[in-house]
Amino acid sequence: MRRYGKNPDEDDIRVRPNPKGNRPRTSIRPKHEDAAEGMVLTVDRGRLHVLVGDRQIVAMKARELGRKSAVVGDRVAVVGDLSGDKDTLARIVRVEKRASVLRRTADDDDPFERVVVANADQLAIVTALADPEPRPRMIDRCLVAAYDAGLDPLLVLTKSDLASADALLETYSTLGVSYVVTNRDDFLTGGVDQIRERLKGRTTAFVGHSGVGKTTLVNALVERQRATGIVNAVTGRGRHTTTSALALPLPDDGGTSQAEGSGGGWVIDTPGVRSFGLHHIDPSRVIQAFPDLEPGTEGCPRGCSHDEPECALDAWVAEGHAEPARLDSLRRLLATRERREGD
Ligand SMILES: Nc1nc2c(ncn2[C@@H]2O[C@H](COP(=O)(O)OP(=O)(O)OP(=O)(O)O)[C@@H](O)[C@H]2O)c(=O)[nH]1
Ligand SMILES: [Zn+2]
Repeated sequence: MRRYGKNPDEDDIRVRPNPKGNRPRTSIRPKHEDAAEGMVLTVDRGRLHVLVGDRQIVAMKARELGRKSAVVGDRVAVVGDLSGDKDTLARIVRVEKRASVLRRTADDDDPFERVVVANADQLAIVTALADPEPRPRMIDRCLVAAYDAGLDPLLVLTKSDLASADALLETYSTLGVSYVVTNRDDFLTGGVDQIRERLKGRTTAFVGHSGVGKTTLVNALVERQRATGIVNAVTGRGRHTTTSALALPLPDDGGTSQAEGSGGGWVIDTPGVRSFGLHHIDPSRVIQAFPDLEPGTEGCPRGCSHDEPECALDAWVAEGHAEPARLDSLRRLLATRERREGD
């Protein structure tokens, strides 16, 4: 980092001899009108793998981006060698505005948050019904992270051949969370269609603890892509051992041209993201996922935790505007911001 000087951002303005005047070079730099648009598929040892059209290229961040990062799911503008040939390196000169960011902190006490995935619109929370036992608090924490980021949560309950989903589904029925239940036979018969239906045309980030069957599921979903070689440059040689997320295109209805724009949707696998630190969570954003309760917070004191005697939500529910169970669920979710042993 030293070679960038004390403040890496200062490096953006480089003054160079210029025959037409003496203005800083940055102001006359072409605006990269010829740049190609792409999407970041994964990051591998500091190199970004970007899908441009149906070609996967390797790129690095241009200096002019300064500290701004590009993460998986980002739409970026790239210049330079876009051939995708071995040992070529393009440059990312722009990161487009993100529709969403999924962040995580390593821990609640850790003030450093990292953007894990950009532009996802759904969060698949993969939980086994047994082996390993489901952990509702972990699910709750993932739900809070999804609501905070503005993503629709999707509960994916695996291994229903080992245990019933009824109890968990009962717990989450109040929240109205979408869900799918899968079992071993789904994979044997290739029948992952019910989940495919939920993923169609969407960008879904998958999270889950080790052993819940996330890899089995993701592999079944993107099987055809591996066969056609789209993502092989990164994944095919078993090289993808980093903790970076990995975006995989889903086939569209015709089963062809799965890469370009991926009308079929995207699966974003997030190895190493098992749960979320909720350090950065803003309760008011979580409450937006409860449109029946949100108007009731108008009478709350400023900065209300919504779990204190002055909270206006108790009266709101007592007046019959919303179900008591909904308020209980909201409070349960907000309470998960306090990390406990075993989270
Ligand atoms: N009984 C049963 N076992 C399953 C099912 N899905 C996956 N498994 C098994 O569960 C184990 C863990 O599956 P993985 O797909 O590796 O789980 P993972 O969540 O990716 O775990 P890591 O690879 O450790 O991150 C494997 O032995 C799978 O064969 C299922 O629906 N039913
Ligand atoms: Zn309140």
